[in-house]
Amino acid sequence: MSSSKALITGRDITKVFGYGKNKTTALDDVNFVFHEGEIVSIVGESGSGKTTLAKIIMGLLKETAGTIEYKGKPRLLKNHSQRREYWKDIQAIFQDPFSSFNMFHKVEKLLKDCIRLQGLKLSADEQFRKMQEACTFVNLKFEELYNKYPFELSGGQMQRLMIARIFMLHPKVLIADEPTSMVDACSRSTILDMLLKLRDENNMTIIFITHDVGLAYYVSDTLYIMEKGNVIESGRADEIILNPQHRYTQQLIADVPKIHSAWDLS
Ligand SMILES: Nc1ncnc2c1ncn2[C@@H]1O[C@H](COP(=O)(O)OP(=O)(O)OP(=O)(O)O)[C@@H](O)[C@H]1O
Repeated sequence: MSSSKALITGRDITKVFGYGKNKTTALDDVNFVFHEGEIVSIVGESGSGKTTLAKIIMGLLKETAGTIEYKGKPRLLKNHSQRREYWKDIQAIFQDPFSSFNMFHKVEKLLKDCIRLQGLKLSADEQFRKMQEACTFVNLKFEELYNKYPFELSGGQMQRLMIARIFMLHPKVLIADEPTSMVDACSRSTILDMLLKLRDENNMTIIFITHDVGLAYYVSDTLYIMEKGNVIESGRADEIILNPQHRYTQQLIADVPKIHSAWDLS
């Protein structure tokens, strides 16, 4: 992936929450380079700083120190139009789909908003076809869902709907924070395959946030392993999994249950 263009670069990103006794350093001088079309996983245990990093990349949280470059220039989010431009390119899907949708808007409105966000002027027929196509991509039937509110859908249907929105928006970067947490193993691999297909079709950069190193290995080109606010190891997924250098990474890999060996539950 290093041969493709650098898209987002983070230099010495630090994030401190609180003051004095209540101070938490969630990120401590974190560096990264994500390339066009690359699938990156940020892996670490709970509290290692993954979500904080994702929010800073999204521009939802301000870093305490450090700089982020987007397409080779410092990322500026000072005014409404700079934020609007950036958010056209970067989208996120979160672990909890319930918090991602406006529960008072029906499915049809949620999907129509994607058309509006792109500034497309389409006839009613064209809009219908676009929404139908996006739902078909994620194995949902628009005709059955358009009149429903998000809370009338199952968790898995909502997660699919989130991916349908990504299909319509064509972002350059997708941050996916545990996007398969609410679905069974079978739907999980379908959802991951959908995201991989989107990458192939749009050369999208995908940043997965996960504590599951097995999943990260399955989907990623590159891994960043985080522990206590630091990136302790990064590089090609296969190289890290086959030859982990850091003790913490070795432990994460050792903790992945092996289906054919006996589990010690004592
Ligand atoms: N708004 C906040 N105020 C204070 N501390 C925070 C805040 N957000 C996160 N933290 C702290 O920063 C550290 C990193 O949290 P973060 O949510 O980024 O970890 P994570 O790796 O995403 O964990 P998880 O996998 O459980 O979501 C934790 O110690 C957390 O308690």
